[in-house]
Amino acid sequence: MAMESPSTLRTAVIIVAAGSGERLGQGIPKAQVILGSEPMLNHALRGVLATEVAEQICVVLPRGDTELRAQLAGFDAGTGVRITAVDGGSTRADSVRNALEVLAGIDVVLVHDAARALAPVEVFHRVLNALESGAKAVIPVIPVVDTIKVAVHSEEPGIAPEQVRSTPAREQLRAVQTPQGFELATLLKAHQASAMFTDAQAAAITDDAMLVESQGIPVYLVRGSELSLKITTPHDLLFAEALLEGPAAPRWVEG
Ligand SMILES: Nc1ccn([C@@H]2O[C@H](COP(=O)(O)OP(=O)(O)OP(=O)(O)O)[C@@H](O)[C@H]2O)c(=O)n1
Ligand SMILES: C[C@](O)(CO)[C@H](O)COP(=O)(O)O
Repeated sequence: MAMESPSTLRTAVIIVAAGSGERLGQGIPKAQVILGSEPMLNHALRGVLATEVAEQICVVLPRGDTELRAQLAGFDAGTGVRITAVDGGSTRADSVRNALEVLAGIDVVLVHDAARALAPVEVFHRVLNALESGAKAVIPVIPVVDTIKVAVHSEEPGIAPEQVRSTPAREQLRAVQTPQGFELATLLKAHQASAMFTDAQAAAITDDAMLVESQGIPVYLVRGSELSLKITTPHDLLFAEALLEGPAAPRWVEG
């Protein structure tokens, strides 16, 4: 297949797959959960390989996991892509850091959630194109369709546990997805700086872009996709199963 996003940038993709999947409630690491007929991680890996942009893929797995590690063997056959695995950390940011430590000889890195197993190839290309245009940090987003409220503890818990503090202007809000793309040096520096964070500051970090933002570096937004849902709850899994079987199935899924 011809590459749709020719890039001169040497690119690595980190797939973070070390989460425990508490909210999915299957009692096994989320990346092992079966979607369609195979583990979620396999879909995420196929998606990344279909982009044809990565020369290295580093998969972050639950510490001590042997099942997923065994699955990785054979994925790189004939692709020319080097696939490695590292152990995850206790937070998503720790997991990303573990992968950053083993990357070498590349210009840019795309950090992708295994939980966004159905992210379309085009989204990866949009992120990489913006990096190619000179951005040091790029994230895919979609507009927010719901009205969002900031909630605080209720003054009358007998009525309801929470009440509204404020309503942010919706036109300015975006829902953030992965892959998030960065110049490698920029992301490394941002993660190194976060070593100085307090526990509370570290706990508030939910994506890599936040670390880069805290360095005062512009983070650019490109269009994401409604198909890139983060499979988090049992309902999300049902939606993802339906997507796999329908006309919007990712192009690497054989119909
Ligand atoms: N210590 C962690 C925590 C999360 N992740 C990864 O980060 C992505 C987003 O996390 P999330 O969807 O919240 O996954 P879980 O942490 O598994 O979910 P839960 O909070 O329900 O346990 C997932 O691909 C997950 O595997 C990771 O690699 N290491
Ligand atoms: C990175 C992310 O997917 C962007 O929306 C999200 O922040 C991950 O959050 P989680 O708390 O690890 O689910």
